[in-house]
Amino acid sequence: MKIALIGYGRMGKEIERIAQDRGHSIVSIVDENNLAEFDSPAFKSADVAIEFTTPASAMNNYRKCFAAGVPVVAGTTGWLEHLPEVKEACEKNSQTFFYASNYSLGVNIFFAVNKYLAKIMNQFPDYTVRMEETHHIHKLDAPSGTAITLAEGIIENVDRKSDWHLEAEMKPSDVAIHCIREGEVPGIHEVFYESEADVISIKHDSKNRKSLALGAVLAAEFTNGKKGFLGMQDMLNF
Ligand SMILES: NC(=O)C1=CN([C@@H]2O[C@H](COP(=O)(O)OP(=O)(O)OC[C@H]3O[C@@H](n4cnc5c(N)ncnc54)[C@H](OP(=O)(O)O)[C@@H]3O)[C@@H](O)[C@H]2O)C=CC1
Ligand SMILES: O=C(O)C1=N[C@H](C(=O)O)C[C@H](O)C1
Repeated sequence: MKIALIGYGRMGKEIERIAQDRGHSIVSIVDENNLAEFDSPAFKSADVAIEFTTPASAMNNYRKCFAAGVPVVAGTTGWLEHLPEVKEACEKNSQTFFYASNYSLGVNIFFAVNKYLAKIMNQFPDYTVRMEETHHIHKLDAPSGTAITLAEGIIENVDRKSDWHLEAEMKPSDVAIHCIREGEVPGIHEVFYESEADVISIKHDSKNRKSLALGAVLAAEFTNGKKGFLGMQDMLNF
């Protein structure tokens, strides 16, 4: 496939390596310093654009892709207030948009385990539930997109929880999320259920960004010939 990269930071560079290993060509790279690239014939010729930039710039980048008719695989987190606009572009203008808060296979298995555990814990109100996420110091958004997806999986299944909040702001009906920023940590997520008797916890710890980047390239391959709003549940068979 002909791939355009939007964002050439930690993820953009890892994706470039994996895409080339899988036989794809990187035909265009858009970064903060060369936004004119969006108007280039090379960008417009791409089969798909893979976007990992910043929460503040993501939506404008998606608008540029829609204008050029280039399908998008979106990895940036922290922009979800614009989701209705993206979904409308898919429904009304037949755009193609794939989003995952986390492209790693391991985390998507963890999402399924989280929902399964939440279904069980719904029967046991003596347990409180809280979450912790740790990332590198460069991360701009908090909580992480992955933590939000985990919280949504809990809220869907645990009747006594109706929303999530950062720890300092929480009500009893909220899932509390504690965010830690330290060093170069690629990403750790942990969910805790605690009663007077014990603590049950599940944890995912990313060793590096390879699985995240591979997932994004697999998603780009998956979008080929498809229209609409897509996600990991469409690509994975569980
Ligand atoms: N969904 C998932 O699986 C994952 C999501 N992420 C998310 O992806 C995003 C990027 O992460 P990461 O690669 O680590 O971040 P980096 O900071 O390493 O890279 C971001 C890149 O985007 C560039 N950029 C900034 N503004 C623009 C713009 N307006 N247009 C084009 N490019 C721009 C930056 O350029 P410059 O350096 O010049 O400012 C930089 O090269 C984050 O939101 C992160 O949370 C990360 C990992 C996995
Ligand atoms: O910023 C990161 O690095 C990551 N961001 C994603 C998120 O916000 O969940 C995915 C992963 O945890 C790495």
